[in-house]
Amino acid sequence: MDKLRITGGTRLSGEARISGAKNAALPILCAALLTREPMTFTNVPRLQDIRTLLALIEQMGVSVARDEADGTVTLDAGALDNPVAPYERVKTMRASILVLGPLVARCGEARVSLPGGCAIGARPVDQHIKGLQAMGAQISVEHGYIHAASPRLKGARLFTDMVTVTGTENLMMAACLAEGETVIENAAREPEVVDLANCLVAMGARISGAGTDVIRIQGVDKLHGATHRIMPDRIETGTYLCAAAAAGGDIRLTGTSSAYLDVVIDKLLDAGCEIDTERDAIRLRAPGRLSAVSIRTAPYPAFPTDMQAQFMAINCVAEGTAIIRETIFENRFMHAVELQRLGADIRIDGNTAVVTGVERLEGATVMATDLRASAGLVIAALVAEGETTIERIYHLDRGYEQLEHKLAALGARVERLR
Ligand SMILES: CC(=O)N[C@H]1[C@@H](OP(=O)(O)OP(=O)(O)OC[C@H]2O[C@@H](n3ccc(=O)[nH]c3=O)[C@H](O)[C@@H]2O)O[C@H](CO)[C@@H](O)[C@@H]1O
Ligand SMILES: C=C(OP(=O)(O)O)C(=O)O
Repeated sequence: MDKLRITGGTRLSGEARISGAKNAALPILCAALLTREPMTFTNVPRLQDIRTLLALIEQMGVSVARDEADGTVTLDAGALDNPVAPYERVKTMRASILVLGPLVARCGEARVSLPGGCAIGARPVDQHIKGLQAMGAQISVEHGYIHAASPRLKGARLFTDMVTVTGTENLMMAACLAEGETVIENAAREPEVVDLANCLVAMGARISGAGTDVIRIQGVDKLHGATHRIMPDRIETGTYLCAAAAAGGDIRLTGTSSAYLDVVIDKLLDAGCEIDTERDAIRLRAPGRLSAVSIRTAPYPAFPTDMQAQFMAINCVAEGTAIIRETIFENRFMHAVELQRLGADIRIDGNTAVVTGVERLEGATVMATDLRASAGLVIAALVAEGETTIERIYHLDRGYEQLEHKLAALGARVERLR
């Protein structure tokens, strides 16, 4: 299993290019299942999660062509004949559930393994199922598989119990081919939902309200092929901003935008960073020492849970005490124990962490427990004195394209041990 060895204490400087967003690319690639015509996607990140999803849909009978060098993927679901997502593939990636809506809408049936619980929480998919049932799908869950069938879904008024990102995406995709109008209330407003809606509209879908909490979809008989460019990854962007904030330095991130990062940038300004935004680049200059910043995670446009671990890391070395509240996932503090191994002062009480900044962290061996927890450990390792070895970095490979190369280009001392 690969590990990452980081020698801390180097300031970061220079430029790094941000990749396409994992959490936009995953649903958008699934949208290709909704049409018989070829779809072309650009700016698709080279990530393990993307490879997993492409392998999953390829075994359904979809033809997959990929140019890893330029990030283009062409999918042709004209011959899709196996609307099944087997456990072996779903278990490594929860976002596989995003094939459910498109498959039942286009094929009239689907058999999709229930994604298991994962490190950050139980993450059930009851809202996805409830929404499809309200649209007329017959659904049973047997032997760990969701069986869904419906000759044609019917538009309906849907209301999810909580804001769910992939739930909104699944139901929005299904509704595109349903008969009549679907209204999704309490919809997720995440920018990735909007990017998906833009792709669906380019395919001929009739959607309004994406980006608000009420999305209306007028079903159409069929969708056609289109080309879509995946939006930049706002979480990858935020992660590099945090890395430079913590390690010190002056970096410029290109191929990205501050448009969806208001709350993250606001917190970094509060922490004492200087930030300049351009149309498609962001520059950050770190202060001598960061000030502690408290955060509370909540659905967009509030502070993203996918940036919580990175902010815990920067608070570990900031001046003062920060309160971190995690309101989305019930078990998303596993990085705290690992950060303590580096010398951090963190107290956990339920969904609240109290982080008091220390003057210095010290390198140690730590274990990555999930994707963003790993990112938090990388940030702490960049600051820690001496060497830190991060084990189980397959979590990082799920969501960060060429992490060690991008960090090395910014001057970090980092190497992958195979
Ligand atoms: C591929 C992708 O886009 N992943 C993101 C997506 O995950 P994902 O879409 O899985 O997360 P959700 O927005 O669905 O989860 C929000 C909360 O709702 C709960 N819930 C959700 C659905 C459901 O049917 N029942 C239920 O109880 C979840 O357990 C969680 O507590 O949004 C999360 C919250 O911003 C991010 O951390 C993930 O990076
Ligand atoms: C939790 C995440 O991803 P996923 O929903 O794919 O597990 C994430 O991107 O931080």
